[in-house]
Amino acid sequence: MTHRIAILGASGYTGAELVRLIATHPSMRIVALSADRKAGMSMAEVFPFLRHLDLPKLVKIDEIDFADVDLCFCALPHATTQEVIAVLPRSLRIVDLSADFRLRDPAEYEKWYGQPHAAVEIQKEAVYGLTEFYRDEIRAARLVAGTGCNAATGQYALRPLIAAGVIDLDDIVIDLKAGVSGAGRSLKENLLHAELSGGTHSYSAGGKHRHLGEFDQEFSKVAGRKVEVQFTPHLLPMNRGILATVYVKGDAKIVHQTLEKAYENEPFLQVLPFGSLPSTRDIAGSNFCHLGVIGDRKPGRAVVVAVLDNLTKGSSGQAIQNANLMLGLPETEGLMLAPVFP
Ligand SMILES: NC(=O)C1=CN([C@@H]2O[C@H](COP(=O)(O)OP(=O)(O)OC[C@H]3O[C@@H](n4cnc5c(N)ncnc54)[C@H](OP(=O)(O)O)[C@@H]3O)[C@@H](O)[C@H]2O)C=CC1
Ligand SMILES: CC(=O)N[C@@H](CCC(=O)OP(=O)(O)O)C(=O)O
Repeated sequence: MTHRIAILGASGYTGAELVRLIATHPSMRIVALSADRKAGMSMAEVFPFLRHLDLPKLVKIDEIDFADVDLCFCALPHATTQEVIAVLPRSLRIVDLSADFRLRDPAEYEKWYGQPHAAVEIQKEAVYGLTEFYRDEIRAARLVAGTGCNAATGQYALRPLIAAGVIDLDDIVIDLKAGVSGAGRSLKENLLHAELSGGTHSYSAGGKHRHLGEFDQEFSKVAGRKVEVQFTPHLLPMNRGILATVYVKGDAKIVHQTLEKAYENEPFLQVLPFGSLPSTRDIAGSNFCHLGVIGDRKPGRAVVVAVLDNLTKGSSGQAIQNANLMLGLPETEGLMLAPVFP
């Protein structure tokens, strides 16, 4: 059976990545694609790399007949998303990639996103989209809220360690490097080549990054008590990829064993041998997350490094993995693409 798919925000980076992946998915067929300023254009005009595909034209959202859609991916900016989803048919299955439905507590949403949530009732039914930890809920969900890409990377490194009680919960530092596609396609001054290439800088430092809302929510839930990590992201002059270096207090060998055990049956989460650390070069364009652990010269301290591609495992690949579960398909269907190397 082929499922009919709509993608809202198809002219953005995650929208294009959804199209790239779904184009070879055996059980999904794209029937509608939306854009805002680029409505009326073809995908080939917006993205020449997709010109070999026979795709519907980009239209405004209100031109889509959702009666002909089985599942909708929503790849729109924050805030816009909650307005759009509020007027879609209540029966439509949705995988949202934005931040609008990730935080359970509306007060936390307001704290991190600076405005009250406008669709609190819908937020209540959303399931957090970190697939490996929410499978059963995702299978039964109508609305799945994809995670932040930085938030996914940090959680893959830490969730099993917090759950197993093998690290000090009050001494966790996430130092993260992110590629520029994570910021989306719209023009921003600090993303101009002249201001980005040849250098790197931190942003949202000092406990201000919005993904701390997700870390707080999820880590505290796993630990059964409040957990607050230190987190500083940095923007790197690369297109895709995230690398998180996570500093923890705990026995490095036990940390490694705990991750290996937790992920031994996870097709997309690959734990490297003890002492090997991963590179963003090995996961580009794929739905894999690689993790490595090494000890420190200071006894009792360990370093965990996690890498993933923000546009695949960090957003669009994760979204398809979740959609597969919602549609009763094999979880890995359409997603076992090898990374692009070099
Ligand atoms: N980039 C990433 O790595 C990740 C992104 N996300 C989230 O996914 C969502 C999409 O991100 P990304 O693809 O990077 O964003 P882009 O900025 O690249 O694309 C945004 C898309 O939304 C459309 N759009 C913008 N404003 C409106 C509007 N008012 N009404 C209807 N459509 C609109 C744009 O259309 P047009 O081009 O015509 O203006 C475009 O198709 C965001 O919420 C983002 O935070 C989540 C995880 C990772
Ligand atoms: C490089 C960069 O700017 N990355 C974005 C994260 C992208 C992401 O995960 O998206 P959401 O905005 O949906 O949370 C950031 O750090 O804000």
